[in-house]
Amino acid sequence: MALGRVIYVAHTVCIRSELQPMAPDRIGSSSSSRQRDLVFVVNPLGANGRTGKEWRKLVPYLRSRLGKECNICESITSGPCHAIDITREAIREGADAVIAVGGDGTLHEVVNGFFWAGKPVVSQVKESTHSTALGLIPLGTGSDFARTFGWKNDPHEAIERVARGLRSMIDVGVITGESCDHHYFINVADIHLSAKAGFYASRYKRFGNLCYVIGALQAFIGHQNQDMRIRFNDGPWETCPQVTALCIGNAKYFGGGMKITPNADPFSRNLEVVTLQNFKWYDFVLKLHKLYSGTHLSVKNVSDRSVLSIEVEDISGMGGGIYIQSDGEHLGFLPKKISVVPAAIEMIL
Ligand SMILES: Nc1ncnc2c1ncn2[C@@H]1O[C@H](COP(=O)(O)OP(=O)(O)OP(=O)(O)O)[C@@H](O)[C@H]1O
Repeated sequence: MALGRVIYVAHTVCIRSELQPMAPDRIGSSSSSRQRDLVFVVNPLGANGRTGKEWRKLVPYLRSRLGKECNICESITSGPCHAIDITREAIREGADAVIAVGGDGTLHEVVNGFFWAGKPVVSQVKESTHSTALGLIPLGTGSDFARTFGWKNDPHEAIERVARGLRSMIDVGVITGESCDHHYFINVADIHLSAKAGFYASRYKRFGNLCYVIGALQAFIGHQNQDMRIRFNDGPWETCPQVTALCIGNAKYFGGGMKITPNADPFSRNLEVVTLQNFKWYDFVLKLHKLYSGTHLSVKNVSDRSVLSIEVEDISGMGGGIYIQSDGEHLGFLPKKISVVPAAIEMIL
């Protein structure tokens, strides 16, 4: 998307600045003086419509802060999964960064847009010497991924990060199932009760963070802990009895601020697996504060380990009834294999 080239990203509007003397090159490692192409992928309906409103207020500031150095391209999503296509196209067109504007769901789709058929999407621009970075302006309901970095839902702070342009290679997780499709996540993937709670919570986003409480209460109805077959790092299969929830973290938080995988680190080149077994409803009432503070690893029936991969099968006889979600998005049911993809994406930090 260098100057003079046409951008074919659907619904993308590029707010190009007047030609001006170049500012110092802060975004990316290239020393060329060309303007950077930043594609902002905006979910107008994130956080029950707040994302769209905040974004409209933000655009004038964004132009004044970055417009001299960068071509600012705005791409408004038209529905679920659109952010994936926008991202793929932007990368192929040689964008310097694709920046998700919204919640974890939008970030999740943008991350999936960095891949195609199990491989990274690459620029088709012949002269391109840079890779496309991932950025985030957190403006969602939960915005859980941002919490690992201590980022708030503060768009001005996020724009400063983009302006500063520090980048680092970050891990992602990949989930494969019987269909052999590859599905990527950047935050937390989780199985059984929490995934079911997330599935229901997505229906109540209009209530803000309360949606997670409502979702959890609904998921408890008829919930049963289940035996599962698990294997770590392609090792031997073992039975894990009475699993309540299995959480696989690349980062630390889910469910609107629960520090579920407190030792996860997206730069560690592995994933943290936290297993809750044999929990009853009253265990959640008594131990909820520990789940929020991340001090639950010492609680009875909670275990924790660091892995490269984990494979999980349903042996409950529930016939496809055990939910899995990734980054708060419903992904279907077991069996699934979840693996780390080390240093998969360059992220603006
Ligand atoms: N134009 C659109 N219309 C309807 N849904 C959309 C649109 N664009 C994106 N989506 C969907 O909205 C869902 C939620 O978006 P997002 O994650 O940004 O907000 P949120 O749910 O409020 O925040 P969080 O996930 O952090 O709690 C995503 O799963 C995405 O597929």
